[in-house]
Amino acid sequence: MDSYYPIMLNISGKLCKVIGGGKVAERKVNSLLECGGEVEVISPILTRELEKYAKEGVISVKRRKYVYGDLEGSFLVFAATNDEKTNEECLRECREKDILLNIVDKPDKCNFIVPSKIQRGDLTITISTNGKSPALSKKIREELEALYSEKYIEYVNLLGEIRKRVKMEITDINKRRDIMLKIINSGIIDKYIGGKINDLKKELYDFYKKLIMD
Ligand SMILES: C[C@@]1(CC(=O)O)c2cc3[nH]c(cc4nc(cc5[nH]c(cc(n2)[C@H]1CCC(=O)O)[C@@](C)(CC(=O)O)[C@@H]5CCC(=O)O)C(CC(=O)O)=C4CCC(=O)O)c(CCC(=O)O)c3CC(=O)O
Ligand SMILES: NC(=O)C1=CN([C@@H]2O[C@H](COP(=O)(O)OP(=O)(O)OC[C@H]3O[C@@H](n4cnc5c(N)ncnc54)[C@H](O)[C@@H]3O)[C@@H](O)[C@H]2O)C=CC1
Repeated sequence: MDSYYPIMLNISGKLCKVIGGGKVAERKVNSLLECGGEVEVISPILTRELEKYAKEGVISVKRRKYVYGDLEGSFLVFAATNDEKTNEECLRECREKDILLNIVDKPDKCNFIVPSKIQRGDLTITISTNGKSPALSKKIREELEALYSEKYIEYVNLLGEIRKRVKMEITDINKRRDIMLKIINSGIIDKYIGGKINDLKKELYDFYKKLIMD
């Protein structure tokens, strides 16, 4: 099979349906809520956490088995039941209606799969093995989580600010690229993480000012 094409999807306010209410469905629901999806779960039984979401009105629920037609109007769907036949029926409906579908037990039939994810503010790091080993994706996520700490939230915000300024102040695109690379390779973030400097913003801006004076 060809490799999956990785993209970042905007699901904010979009109707996302999850068929099944078990542990795997719960994980997928959480990932949808984190990104602002409007979630509906269709399942006779729900996990405790999904029950809580339903009670709080965080998700809507149809407390019954899937029937053809349930997926109408969905932006994307997770078929996350433990019943192969139901998951196959979801596949048929999604194919007919051109809806994005992930089937949790049939990677080769999905038109998208979910990677492991690290979120640090605007920094997103995702890992996938094309479905070969989700456990490896998880292990690599845990390793990278230690490397890219919460401090990257502030760092990426500051880089965004500085980049805006560079775009305004420097007209030559090659010079702009050179400046951004020098900032990123300056070692400032490592010093900040190592506790050798306290004011990340000041260090980055001072470094930038020095660069444009040279
Ligand atoms: C294809 C894919 C479809 C999809 O779900 O999108 C898929 C499929 C399957 N996973 C299975 C099992 C496990 N999945 C996990 C965990 C995760 N699975 C996730 C994604 C994906 N899983 C997609 C490919 C991702 C990639 O490309 O690497 C993660 C990354 C994201 C998420 O789910 O949100 C999340 C980790 C999140 C994190 O913590 O970072 C664990 C580990 C654990 O539970 O501790 C196990 C048990 C150990 C193992 O089997 O590896 C089985 C059953 C196999 C069987 O029957 O034995 C199938 C079905 C099959 O393969 O047939
Ligand atoms: N993609 C992934 O990351 C993983 C996938 N899996 C696969 O995912 C499947 C589900 O795993 P779990 O969540 O642990 O199962 P589970 O047994 O905890 O939950 C199954 C859920 O499906 C619901 N369900 C069953 N028939 C239904 C129907 N006709 N309509 C609507 N809902 C229905 C049940 O009410 C229950 O809530 C497993 O069969 C396994 O093959 C397992 C681990 C990880």
